[in-house]
Amino acid sequence: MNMFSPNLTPHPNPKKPDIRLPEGACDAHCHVFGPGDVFPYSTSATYRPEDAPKERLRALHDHLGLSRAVIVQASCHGTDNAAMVDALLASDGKWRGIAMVERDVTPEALQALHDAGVRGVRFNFVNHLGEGADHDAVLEIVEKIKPLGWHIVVHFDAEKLEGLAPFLEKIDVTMIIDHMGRVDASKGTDQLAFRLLLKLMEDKRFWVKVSGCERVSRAGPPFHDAAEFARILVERFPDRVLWGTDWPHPNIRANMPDDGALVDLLKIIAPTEESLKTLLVDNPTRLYWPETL
Ligand SMILES: O=C(O)/C=C(\C=C(/O)C(=O)O)C(=O)O
Repeated sequence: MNMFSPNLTPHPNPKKPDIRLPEGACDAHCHVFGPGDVFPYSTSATYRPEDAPKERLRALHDHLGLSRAVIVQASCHGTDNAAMVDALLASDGKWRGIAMVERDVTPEALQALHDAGVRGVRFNFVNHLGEGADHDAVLEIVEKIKPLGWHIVVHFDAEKLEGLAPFLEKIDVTMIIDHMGRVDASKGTDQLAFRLLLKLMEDKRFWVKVSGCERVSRAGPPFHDAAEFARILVERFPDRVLWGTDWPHPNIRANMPDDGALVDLLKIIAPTEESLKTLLVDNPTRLYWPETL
């Protein structure tokens, strides 16, 4: 990946969603990037995004009707979580975080991240983001985060799932799969990767994010081909799904989504008031704000 290949700019003027989201609705997968002069990007990153600071994310959420969020560390900042932590500290507890950490991360550093609002660690196994996480390192980090009650988030290319599943099944913490396992919508819901995902989801350690319709779709906007995969996952596993905008949509090379239109897809993905509240409010609360239950 040419790190200077132009990423598309996030949609400058997203529509107001057609639907009013339930109180406490959470964007469970989004990012803050930079500003780069305050929070430098990783020199080993495979891409260099434009700045997407916490203030812009806050304004987007106000526009969409989202009041909580999970800020996911992205590889462009590597394991320097400072921009994400800065956003959490400015959120009055309304934002939680998922960090990326080194194998030798100390208990003290993890505790400091926890105190800031971090509740898990992310591992990338996506070709265009560089070398996949070392399995031994993952297992070492899992042992370190257990005392904090954290979970892990795994982000992988669909074709990797068959080889990755046996490794993941050895891990005894909650695991959240990003972007529906990045399946290719054009291969249909009977494709191997989606069947493997459904099978993995039978194990209650696994959750899945029904985010990334713009990444899963091959038909393009309004991404209804991808929304069908999300609808199936919500229908089958209503208590172990999360949704997010994935703003500012790094590495989207075409069809940058209108985030308001992504919210509108929830009419397909979670068509009842109950399923929408479970997806956007109850499930995020159980994972990220259990102290409020
Ligand atoms: O933001 C996402 O979830 C997707 C991408 C980027 C990352 O996950 C990252 O930089 O860590 C991608 O598909 O390039």
